[in-house]
Amino acid sequence: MSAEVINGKDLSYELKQEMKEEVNVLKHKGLTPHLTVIIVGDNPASKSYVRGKQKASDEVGISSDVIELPASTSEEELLQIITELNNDSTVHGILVQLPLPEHIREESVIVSIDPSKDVDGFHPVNIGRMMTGEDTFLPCTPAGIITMLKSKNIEISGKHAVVLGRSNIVGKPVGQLLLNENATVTYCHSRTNDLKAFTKQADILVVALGIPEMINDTHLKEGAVVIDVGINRLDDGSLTGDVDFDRAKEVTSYITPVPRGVGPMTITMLLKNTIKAARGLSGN
Ligand SMILES: Nc1nc(=O)c2c([nH]1)NC[C@@H]1CN(c3ccc(C(=O)N[C@@H](CCC(=O)O)C(=O)O)cc3)C=[N+]21
Repeated sequence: MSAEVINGKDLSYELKQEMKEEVNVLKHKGLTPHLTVIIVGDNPASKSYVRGKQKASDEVGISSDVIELPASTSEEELLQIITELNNDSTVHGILVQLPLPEHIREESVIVSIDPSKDVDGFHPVNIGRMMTGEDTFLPCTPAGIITMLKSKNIEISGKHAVVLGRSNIVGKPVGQLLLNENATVTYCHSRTNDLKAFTKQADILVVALGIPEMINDTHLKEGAVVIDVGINRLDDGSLTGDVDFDRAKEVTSYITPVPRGVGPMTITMLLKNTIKAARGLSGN
């Protein structure tokens, strides 16, 4: 079997064309969606992701600004800035780039964001709404994965979805969204015994482990759908996923590449959430 590649960059391009029109309609009503990104410290990878978010916002007509804070910023100072943004009706979406410096507690920052502006979908209120299947801001990477599957009309209902990884931002929520779509979901992680026994059963395998090219053809069932969430920078500067793409694609029916897979979809879902946030506030 030779796999069909699900290109997240091309799908993002299509979705952005649609969003551009939606934003235009809102602008004609006098509403320009606005995203504020906060970045603390100068992690080069974080800076490059934030540039990607700004560029994509520009492309669809969302206005954005970035608040750059020194690594020495205290938690109290950061929370004060978030409070001001919560109270600023011209700001529809607030995103605090992760990871944060060690001395700032991530959980206290996340809960300080007004859930109606939480375009990352990380606030416990929004996680709760996602679990009960209510309309809310879905976390961007998991929402991007579901959108990729749906774009190819891949059946989720009744399938065995195996999720490798249990982070709060990818593994746990993607399993929940797959469950909401009526998949049978298994979570595996670093303490799982006999990983292969599980991956071999997967109709849909989501790999979010953070280990370069850890998964290959020997882990897979013939015809499986493989979603690679890994973004690993190698010594030569190139990017690779958690899946050995060339080997895996020999047995899969669909597979996502790295780069140009899940990464661009994450940003596209952020734009979608920002438009939703702007609409929510104005009642449009
Ligand atoms: N509050 C918060 N929200 C996030 O959504 C968030 C975050 N913090 N911290 C870091 C991670 C990582 N992330 C990526 C987004 C896009 C690509 C992306 O577009 N990648 C391109 C390649 C980009 C390149 O060449 O470096 C691709 O895969 O094709 C990757 C990673 C969002 N994150």
